[in-house]
Amino acid sequence: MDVDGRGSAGVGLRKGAYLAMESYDLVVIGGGPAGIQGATTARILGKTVALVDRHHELGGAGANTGTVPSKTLRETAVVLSGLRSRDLYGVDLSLRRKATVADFLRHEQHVKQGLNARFNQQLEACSTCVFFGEATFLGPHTIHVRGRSSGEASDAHKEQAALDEDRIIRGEKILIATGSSPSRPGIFPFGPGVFDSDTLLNLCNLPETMAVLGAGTIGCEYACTFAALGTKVHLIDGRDALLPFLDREIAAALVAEMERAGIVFRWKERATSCVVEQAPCQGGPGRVRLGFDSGESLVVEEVLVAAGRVSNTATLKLEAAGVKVGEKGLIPVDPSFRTNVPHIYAAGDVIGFPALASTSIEQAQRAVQHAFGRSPAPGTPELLPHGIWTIPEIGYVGATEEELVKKGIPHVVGRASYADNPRGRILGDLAGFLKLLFRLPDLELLGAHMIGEQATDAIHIGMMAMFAQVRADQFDDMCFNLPTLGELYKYAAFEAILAAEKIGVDRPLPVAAPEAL
Ligand SMILES: Cc1cc2nc3c(=O)[nH]c(=O)nc-3n(C[C@H](O)[C@H](O)[C@H](O)COP(=O)(O)OP(=O)(O)OC[C@H]3O[C@@H](n4cnc5c(N)ncnc54)[C@H](O)[C@@H]3O)c2cc1C
Ligand SMILES: NC(=O)c1ccc[n+]([C@@H]2O[C@H](COP(=O)([O-])OP(=O)(O)OC[C@H]3O[C@@H](n4cnc5c(N)ncnc54)[C@H](O)[C@@H]3O)[C@@H](O)[C@H]2O)c1
Repeated sequence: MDVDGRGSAGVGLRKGAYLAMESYDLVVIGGGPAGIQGATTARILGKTVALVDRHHELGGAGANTGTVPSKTLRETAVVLSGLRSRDLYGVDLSLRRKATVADFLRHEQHVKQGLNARFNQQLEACSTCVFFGEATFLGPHTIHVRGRSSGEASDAHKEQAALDEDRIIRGEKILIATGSSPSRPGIFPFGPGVFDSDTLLNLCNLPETMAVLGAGTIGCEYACTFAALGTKVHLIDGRDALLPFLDREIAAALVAEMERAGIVFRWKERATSCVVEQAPCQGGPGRVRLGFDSGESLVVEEVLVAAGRVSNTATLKLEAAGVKVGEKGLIPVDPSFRTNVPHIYAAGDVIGFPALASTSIEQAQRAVQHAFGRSPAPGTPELLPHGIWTIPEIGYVGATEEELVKKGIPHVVGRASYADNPRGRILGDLAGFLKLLFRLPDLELLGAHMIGEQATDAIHIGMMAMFAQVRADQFDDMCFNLPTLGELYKYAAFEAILAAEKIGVDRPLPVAAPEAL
């Protein structure tokens, strides 16, 4: 269908203009990072696109409840607590004034509003029709959008709801990008005092004590954020190791820093009961009692449950389209992100691991390119950087030392600490370090792991070096800006070269440097 065929009566979010327009080259279900990218990619390819989301704020978990809010709250906590300045001037500026929940949430709300507006503009600028409502399949090409005017609209949304009518739309191709939601184990009475990562933003006060159930990425990041604000945090997990996918040396350093921040770990504990004895903000702080399988109990003001996520597929009626669903509601896809129904694609959290905003965007772009006959490289790149916004933050790419040992790959390790690096000292981070793993005997970089300020950014040097199959001696031969954290790569590489020499492996012959322009 010709985009221009819609006329110039209005494009983008002015929904009334599109009632007659019911068939599209692509229908995208879900307006999170994957859906927005998928819609934009299709429009760049000149296709007509409708995007459906059940929330009026576009951006999904990426912008509204997950990636950006959690990182904004972390940044706010670091600033409000004075943590970043603690080692800078020899003066502890921490918690000079007790932060209120309004202080804590203000920046997050601004950032979110800015992003929501940007997404609307982005889709409007590329003439994507956006429909707000719950999408369900009626058949392999047809989708019912249940507008909010179907009876659920709150007063606040009445005007908008009048525009959100029920409609049926047809997609020649369809991209499912409905994301994931927090898993809600039945024992938890979610509401005031008991939150998940979606409802946490409804906090009415900053608790003195908090239990975080689940020491996965979400649990660890929020435990650090609240600990920075002065909350006494208990981090509880049924397992006995923190973030088992991390290089163990980095994980141990993180545990030490989290304990230093006052976080109490409770390993191998599973909650068996949770009772709200006093809801917070009803005449005082909350009082929630947790019972564990060990027989112990714990009373805290508030509980955050971060016990994993489930795919948003339960209400899609995928059976009407013939799309198969796997474990935990995940949609299986091929390397081009096609489901078992060839014209229906799926990308982002709804297909599972790695379930990151960054990878969701890449997947959706590849899926849509494939759908319209472009031939992108299939699959997600194997070399994925990971960032974890604990305090301190962690960045890593490639193999851990444990993986190399397990696979029997001979290697040497080089480390460089922030304390020995001028930029590290300027930042006041004396505990951070970079750990590089080089294969023997050729000294090619196989893994980079970093903990400390700005580690999630600085790890991209390691990623590009791994992509270009860079060796330790090449890091050593290059000139790095000073003072920077990038320089850590040079010193870690140098340490690895020395370690290799000690066991009789010579420094490789230099590679000719590229000529300067
Ligand atoms: C607390 C937290 C912190 C995170 N931090 C990071 C991070 O630092 N870095 C990172 O890369 N990733 C992070 N993530 C993960 C990241 O948020 C997700 O991987 C990403 O948002 C997935 O994008 P998506 O488009 O697949 O799905 P989502 O962002 O979940 O968007 C799905 C959209 O689909 C809509 N939808 C669902 N079902 C329907 C339906 N039936 N009809 C209509 N609309 C529907 C939803 O309303 C939603 O807008 C974090 C997640 C959380 C929860
Ligand atoms: N920086 C990032 O990239 C980032 C940050 C936050 C979230 N995310 C996304 O969110 C996902 C992580 O979500 P998550 O942390 O909720 O899940 P998770 O599965 O990573 O961790 C859940 C933890 O809860 C524990 N657990 C579950 N049930 C329990 C119980 N009854 N008692 C005790 N412990 C229990 C598990 O052992 C596990 O350690 C990631 O996969 C990623 O997609 C990414």
